[in-house]
Amino acid sequence: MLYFRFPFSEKIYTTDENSDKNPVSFFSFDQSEVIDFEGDIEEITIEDFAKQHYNSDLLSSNLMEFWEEKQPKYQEKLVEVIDFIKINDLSKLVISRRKLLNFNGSKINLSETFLNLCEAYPNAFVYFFIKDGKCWLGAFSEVLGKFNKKTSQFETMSLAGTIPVNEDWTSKEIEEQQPVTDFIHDVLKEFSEEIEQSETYDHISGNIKHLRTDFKVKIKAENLEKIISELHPTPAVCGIPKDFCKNAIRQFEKHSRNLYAGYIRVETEDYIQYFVNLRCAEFFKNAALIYVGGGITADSSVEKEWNETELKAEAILKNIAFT
Ligand SMILES: C=C(O[C@@H]1C=C(C(=O)O)C=C[C@H]1O)C(=O)O
Repeated sequence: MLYFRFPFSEKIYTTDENSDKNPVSFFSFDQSEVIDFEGDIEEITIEDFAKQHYNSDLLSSNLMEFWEEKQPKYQEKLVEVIDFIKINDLSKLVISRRKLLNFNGSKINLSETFLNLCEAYPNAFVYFFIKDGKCWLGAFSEVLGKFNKKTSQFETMSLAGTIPVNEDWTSKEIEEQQPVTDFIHDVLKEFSEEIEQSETYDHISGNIKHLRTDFKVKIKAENLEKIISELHPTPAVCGIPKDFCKNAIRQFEKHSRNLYAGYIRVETEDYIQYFVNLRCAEFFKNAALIYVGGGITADSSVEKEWNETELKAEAILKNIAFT
């Protein structure tokens, strides 16, 4: 089963599993895994949703012998990553880790956690699914693509750079977001002669903010999936050159990213939307793994990068409802 809520909406939707249509699909970061949800999208009232009482003890698998990357080890690795960035003259490389939340014998109310996330992040795409023994929840507002089927308008955004909401931008964040903007612009110009690009502005997400630039273009419907496959993974979650950075990520991260930093495709009557799957966690019977990362540059401070991942983990952690 799957439940989700669109940005700036109050409505919760599910898929009825009554046909072989796939209106919602989750793509893993490396695109080796796709999880499809079948049927038609239908609305469910908050009351009906809340009655379902999904708790973590319903989940079938336990997380076994998990080795968590703690602050000293993570920072040591980031020192190596910064050297690698300098040697290879990269503008940025996005590195992630998994933060462990051990339930210590308690249970999590997953339904309430989903509702808490909906309330805390009105601008986010929020989801919760349990399928084939897997359970994921996530809430974030980064859009990889929004295609209007009637007008063929395609929108996307460059979102990167992270600081606490009450701090001021430095050149580090500005230089971290610019390659994302340039990359997106370069991809879009292959598909459209006219690119509408906004000013760069603040995008607030809970306790932190990011730099954001919006893009609008007219495209041919038949190019949509090609554009998405060229955009993903953008340097907001990977780096450039794309394939070189994907390999570097595989080398530095000892875990699989699974669905983290992948994307979610949602098709409705009027739109096909693609949401970047960040601020997300995989839930087990006894624990959860929260996936968090950040763009590393030659100017990164390893301690600040650690703190950034801690702040990003808070997005999920502070909305978890214990029973
Ligand atoms: C990689 C993540 O977030 C992405 C990376 C950001 C950054 O490096 O500053 C900011 C927003 C997201 O595009 C994450 O949340 O794990």
